[in-house]
Formats: sequence, structure tokens, C-alpha cells
Amino acid sequence: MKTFDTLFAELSEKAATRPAGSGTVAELDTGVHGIGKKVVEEAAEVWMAAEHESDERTAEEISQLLYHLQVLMIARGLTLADVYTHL
Ligand SMILES: N=c1c2ncn([C@@H]3O[C@H](COP(=O)(O)OP(=O)(O)OP(=O)(O)O)[C@@H](O)[C@H]3O)c2ncn1[C@@H]1O[C@H](COP(=O)(O)O)[C@@H](O)[C@H]1O
Repeated sequence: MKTFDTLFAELSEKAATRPAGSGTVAELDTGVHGIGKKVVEEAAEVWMAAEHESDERTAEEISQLLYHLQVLMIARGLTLADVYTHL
């Protein structure tokens, strides 16, 4: 099963090698402004799912929020350690 850390490694590799067809590369190319909008959108979807939908749908929306947060971290050049130090 993929974890937060293994997804981050995968996305970092995509950012470095920029393979054709990667949604991550396309999202990175929208910049911090575009990625930030996705983070806010997914956060709202997490909230709505938690209030009104199933556990599975809520977990799915949370996974999407985590994905977009990781893309934002990579766009800003942040590492996992940069974030973990604040946990
Ligand atoms: N985990 C994710 C992931 N989560 C979310 N997303 C993207 O975020 C979008 C979800 O945002 P939207 O709300 O716009 O989508 P939606 O169709 O409305 O979906 P819902 O929110 O309504 O469920 C998806 O369509 C994907 O483009 C993801 N895109 C990629 N990954 C993983 O990232 C890795 C690299 O992906 P690529 O760069 O595309 O190769 C792979 O392991 C992927 O599984």
C-alpha cells in the first residue's frame, strides 16, 4: 500500500523527470496559485464528505487532499522533513 512518504518520493521523481502524461507535472505547471486553489477545493470536499458522505468517500477525498498538499510542497521546494519538524 502506498504511504505518504512513498507518494512524496514518487511525485518528486515525476517533478524531476517530467514524464509525458503526468497529471502531477501538469499541476506543477499551474504554479503555486493553481495548486493552492486545488488544495482549497479538496479541503472543502473533505469537509462535505465528512459531514454528508460515507467513510470510504471521506477517506478518498482525504487522499486527494494529501496528494495536492504534496504537489504544493514540491512546487515550493519543501521536503517532508521541513514539515515533520513542526509536527
Ligand atoms: N494520488 C493521486 C491523486 N489524487 C488526486 N489526484 C488528482 O486530483 C484530481 C482530483 O481532483 P478533482 O476534485 O478535480 O477530481 P474529481 O474528478 O472532481 O474527483 P472528486 O473529488 O469528485 O472525487 C484527480 O482527477 C487527479 O488528477 C491525483 N493524481 C495522482 N495521484 C497519484 O500520483 C501519482 C502520480 O500521478 P501522475 O503524475 O498523474 O503520473 C500516481 O501514483 C497517482 O496515483
